[in-house]
Parts: sequence; C-alpha cells; structure tokens
Amino acid sequence: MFVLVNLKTYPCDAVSVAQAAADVAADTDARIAVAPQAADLRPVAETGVETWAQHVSPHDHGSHTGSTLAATVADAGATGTLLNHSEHRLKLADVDGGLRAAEDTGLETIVCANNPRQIAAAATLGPDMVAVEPPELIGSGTPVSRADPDIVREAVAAADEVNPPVPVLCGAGISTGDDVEAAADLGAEGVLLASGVAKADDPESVLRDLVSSV
Ligand SMILES: O=C[C@H](O)COP(=O)(O)O
Repeated sequence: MFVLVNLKTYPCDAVSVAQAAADVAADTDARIAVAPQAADLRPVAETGVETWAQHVSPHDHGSHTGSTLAATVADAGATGTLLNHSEHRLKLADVDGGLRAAEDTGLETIVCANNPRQIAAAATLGPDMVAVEPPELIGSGTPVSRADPDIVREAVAAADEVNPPVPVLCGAGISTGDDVEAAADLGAEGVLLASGVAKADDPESVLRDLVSSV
C-alpha cells in the first residue's frame, strides 16, 4: 500500500512531518510520500522522504504568472504530483496538459476524482494512479473505506474497465492502520490522506499506525 500524506496548507511543520515519514518508511519498508506546499518541496525532499507536488500547471516556461511548472517541482526534488485534487479542480484540458507536462519531466502522477464515473475518465487519460475521494468526507475524520466502501469498490472496477494497470488510491478521513487495511480489502492500492497526520500532535505515531498493516 502506498501512503501519500498531503499537507495541503495546514499549519504544520512540513520538514518535521517529512522527517517522521522518512524515518517510518526506513524502519518499515512501507512506501510513504509527503506532498507539501510548493515552497516547501526542497527542504522536504532534503529529508530523504519521497516527495510529491500538490499540483503542476500544464504550461512550460514563459508568461504564466502564478503557475507551478513540472520542471521546477522536479528540480526541487519532487518525484510525483497530484492533479485535480478536490480542492484544486481543473478543466479536463488542464488535467491532460498537466499529465503530459509531468510525464515529460519524469514525474509520477495521480489524478484525483470525486466518484467512480470521474475515476473512469481520469484513468482514460493514462496517469500512473488515480485517487477517489468523496468531497463530503474530506477532513471529516470518517474514513471513506468504512463510511462508503462501495465508492472504493466501484472506483476500482471503473478504473479496471478502462485502463487495467492503473492502481486506485482512496482518500478522505483515513487516519489509522485499520482504515488502511479496510481500503486494501476493497481493492485500493494506496491511501491519500491529510488531516489525520497534518493535524496530529504526534505525526510519527500516526504514521507508524497507518503502515502497521501494510
Ligand atoms: O488529499 C487528501 C485528502 O483530501 C484527504 O484529506 P483528509 O485525510 O483530511 O480527509
């Protein structure tokens, strides 16, 4: 199971969470990655943790104020990027363009989607992975793998129908090892989570519990 911790814009110490994730990954052989804000990519990557961007733009160098280029995040140490997170929705053309920009730079990609229909559309674009997250459960503390298991099962089936090699992650409310185990039982190959780690008093102990069943 792949555990991807999206720090969003939570007021946590990104480097400290990254160091905890690097330590837990080294101790357990679990695959754990951290996605900080763009400005924190380099110091997070310097901890040695697998580092992902939260978003990249479809553009190349030029007159694109406010954009985050795939080449720039890769240069800062990112090895993958999220696209189309529920909190950063994109036009279809920009999901496709972001994917192509990431691929050209050698970044791994996850396209996020709200439901199985969108997962099918996302998988058709050929990302490395897709992630299903019901928006109403994001940040709720109620894990999707228990609150809405059918959405995970149906997302796995939808991705399998259009692009069988593409792994499906699930996210929203995941915060314990039991939640991760439940996600795996539903066919997910990873979890995308945020508040359970970013808002924790002791992120390292949460991370150790998360990967305890992996
Ligand atoms: O990117 C992460 C997801 O939006 C899940 O967030 P959450 O773990 O706070 O529910």
